[in-house]
Amino acid sequence: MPVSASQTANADSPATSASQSLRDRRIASRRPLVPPELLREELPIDSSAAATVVRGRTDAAQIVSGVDDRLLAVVGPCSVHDEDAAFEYATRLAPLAAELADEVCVVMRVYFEKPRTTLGWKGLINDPGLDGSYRVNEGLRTARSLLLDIVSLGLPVGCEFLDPITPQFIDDVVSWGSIGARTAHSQVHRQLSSGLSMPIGIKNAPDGNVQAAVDAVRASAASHVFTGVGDDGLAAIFTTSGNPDCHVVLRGSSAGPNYDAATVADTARRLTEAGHPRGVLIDASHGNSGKDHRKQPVVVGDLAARVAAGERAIAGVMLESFLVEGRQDLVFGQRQALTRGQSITDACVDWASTEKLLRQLAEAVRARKASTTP
Ligand SMILES: O=C[C@H](O)[C@H](O)COP(=O)(O)O
Ligand SMILES: C=C(OP(=O)(O)O)C(=O)O
Repeated sequence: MPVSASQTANADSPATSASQSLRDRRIASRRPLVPPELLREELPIDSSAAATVVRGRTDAAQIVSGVDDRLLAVVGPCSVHDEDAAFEYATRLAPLAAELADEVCVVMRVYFEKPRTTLGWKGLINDPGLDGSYRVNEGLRTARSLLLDIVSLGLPVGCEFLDPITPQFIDDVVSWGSIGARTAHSQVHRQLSSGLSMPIGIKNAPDGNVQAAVDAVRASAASHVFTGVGDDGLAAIFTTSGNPDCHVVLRGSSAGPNYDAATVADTARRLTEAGHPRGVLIDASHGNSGKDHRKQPVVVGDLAARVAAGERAIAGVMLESFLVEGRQDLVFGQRQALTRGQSITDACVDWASTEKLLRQLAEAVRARKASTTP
């Protein structure tokens, strides 16, 4: 009897069993992922929170393009590992952000995904239990819920996007995004930025290569076609229209800082020549402080003096800041031993310093405005 094409593809066919024995040789397990649409339905964004998201996006885009002469400040913990402590931080930051709003647009850094140099805890979405239990659906739910709570305070939030599927679960709540140093060269992340709905800050590469970030801004501004996961959780082919609001974040490198006036001006020139917004953000942490949180105030002090003196290409600052200064090591499975409000990834300045540094930046903007007001 003749055999139809569908019959030849059945599970018992020699071709299928050959394929099965060749595939998934290194997949240890597979679990279902909640569809993005379902999570958004379970944890919806209301109209007042949506207005905060839009305000943050518009402000960030206008500051980076120079239409708005304030500074953008992306401020918060290196990573969120305890949502209650992160929310307490947000309750302190929100009134300060409102008070300084004429000079500084404050966006809270709420990072759930950590790119690791080698190995380590990869963030709250990947492992919300901090114990290697990898309850990813719970991580996504906790992340979305925290973002909604923070935005409901009237405070816009910023996240790093690392996994290309994760944005589907949270991007409607995010006003500013980042592509990190380790992924600035990555085509996958440039494609992702081209379709994201908010301004994206792209870091210079870990070795200090700024052109990698400038190239990423250029690639992200273009349209791309690529595969991803849709609202229903099914794979799909996406065509993006390109993101005109991407910009460079200078974060220093293993060779030292790169927030000096010459590097900022050179980066702004490269961006302008390529037809992109010229505003540059400076990350006061990472390579610019040698990961020593006590040096972040030195970076901010230098930037504030330059802003006050009229330097225009500095569009904003990133601070790694939490309730308690410094950092601590996480021992997997022993979260109860952690000091509340202290980072388990990179070291942060504490709340008192954060408040001082934001006021210093606001003062610098007031001086810059005064010197340019006719
Ligand atoms: O911002 C956080 C860290 O610098 C980044 O995730 C790399 O961390 P690691 O070098 O400790 O892995
Ligand atoms: C990982 C980060 O920074 P970078 O990509 O600059 O190392 C970060 O800002 O959390």
